[in-house]
Amino acid sequence: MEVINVEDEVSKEKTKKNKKICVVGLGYIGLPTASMLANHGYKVVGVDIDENKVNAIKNGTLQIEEPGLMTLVKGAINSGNLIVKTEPEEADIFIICVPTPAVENNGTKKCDLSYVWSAARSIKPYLKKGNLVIIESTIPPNTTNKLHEFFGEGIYVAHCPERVLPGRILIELVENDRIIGGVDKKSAELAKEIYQSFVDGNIYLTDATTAEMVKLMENTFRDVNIALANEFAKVCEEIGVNVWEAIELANKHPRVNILKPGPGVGGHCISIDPWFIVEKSKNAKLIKTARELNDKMPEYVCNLILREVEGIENPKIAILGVTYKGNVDDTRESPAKKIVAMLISKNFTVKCYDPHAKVFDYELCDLRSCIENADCIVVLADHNEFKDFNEEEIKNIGSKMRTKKIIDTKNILNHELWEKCGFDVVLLGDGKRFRKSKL
Ligand SMILES: NC(=O)c1ccc[n+]([C@@H]2O[C@H](COP(=O)([O-])OP(=O)(O)OC[C@H]3O[C@@H](n4cnc5c(N)ncnc54)[C@H](O)[C@@H]3O)[C@@H](O)[C@H]2O)c1
Ligand SMILES: CC(=O)N[C@@H]1[C@@H](OP(=O)(O)OP(=O)(O)OC[C@H]2O[C@@H](n3ccc(=O)[nH]c3=O)[C@H](O)[C@@H]2O)O[C@H](CO)[C@@H](O)[C@@H]1O
Repeated sequence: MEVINVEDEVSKEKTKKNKKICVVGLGYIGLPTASMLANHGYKVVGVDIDENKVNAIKNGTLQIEEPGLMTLVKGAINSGNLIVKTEPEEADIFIICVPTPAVENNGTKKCDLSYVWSAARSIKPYLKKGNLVIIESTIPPNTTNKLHEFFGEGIYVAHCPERVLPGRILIELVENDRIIGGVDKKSAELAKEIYQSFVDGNIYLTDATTAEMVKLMENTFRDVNIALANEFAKVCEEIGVNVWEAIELANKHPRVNILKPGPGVGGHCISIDPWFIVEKSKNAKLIKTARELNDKMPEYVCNLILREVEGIENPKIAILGVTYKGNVDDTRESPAKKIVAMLISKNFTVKCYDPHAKVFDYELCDLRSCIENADCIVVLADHNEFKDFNEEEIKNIGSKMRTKKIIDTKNILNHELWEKCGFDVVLLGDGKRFRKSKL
């Protein structure tokens, strides 16, 4: 039987933890990752070019809302293991977590890799032979190999795509399985050592391009399936069926799991990552169609609003929820942006209220100013606060409106209660509304 020398193991663990890690980009992904590593004993230097962000982290006033993050960051800073600054410095391991948005590309979209390359250039002067660079940012296939060429011989490089779900980042950071793609076997193994320190899930090793593709396939799978749900919503409205009821019943089949329709797909991931496949392949036809279908949902919702306020002079629309989904503060690629822009272009008065969002392209106001004299409320994000409105609150909202109408694009409201309070409730995808014989 193999005898384990406990002292040896402890000292190996110590050597590992003596490694210094520089995390580049301290946003939704970089900050939790840097803090997690620091709380697990690594010396971590967190770097962000945004000085305001760095100062906010130092002062313990985070700009990101995520359950448990404040405690994790404070723990990391107070332990002395996490320092934050605006410039990289020498380290053993570098982790790149900068944005990868999509930009227009001859009628479609492609990945804007400028942040990744600028992060790569910023760390290059500090790289020494034997260092490991990990790319966590979501990137198109073959990007890691190009970065490896740029960093030069003797530098290990791996892609470790991040898979956490906003709203559950700290749980999933630990529990999710991870895929690590190395430019060679040693790179993947070195990266695995780092993630093993805090990941409870399995860690699977592969090559870098496969790892890049795996990440894009995961989000594309979801995008295509949401597109199907959105298409079902449109079809059901057309033929007089309530899509939500139909989906619930279809999902009673043991091998069917249809997702939910909605006002569109937003966020920094699902609404952009499938484009990184489209830019690389002429065969990505279904993927492109799904992306376009989801991108057109805001227009569909806008037309629904126009129909519901037809005949009302100078309609005022109250938007509830401008984030890309419920219970998060992120408004990147949010369907609400497009819907508000379209309504404004029709000369409608539009007011927006969101209990989570801090930053939005349009002015945010409190609930009262949002609904005052409004002709139609449109719910665009499934925040708990909206689900929880009680009878008294609904009556109060109704008493301040000009027309008591509400459009629920996420099917989160207690429709009977709103109707009891005098509201005309319109549900996205509910074709039964227009059918005389409802069961
Ligand atoms: N947000 C998510 O839920 C999520 C989940 C999985 C993967 N991802 C991927 O992770 C990456 C980062 O996403 P995010 O949501 O954390 O973005 P983010 O915008 O929240 O954070 C990125 C940070 O990088 C900083 N930055 C930009 N260029 C820099 C540079 N050259 N040097 C240092 N800092 C720089 C920005 O100031 C910003 O604070 C993206 O590729 C995204 O697709 C995101
Ligand atoms: C494969 C996967 O799970 N990936 C996750 C995803 O995180 P996300 O927060 O972007 O994902 P969602 O919660 O799906 O939201 C996206 C948009 O789709 C709308 N939506 C959702 C479900 C539905 O049935 N109908 C809808 O209309 C929703 O409102 C919102 O606008 O990408 C991250 C980064 O890569 C991953 O790390 C993370 O694992």
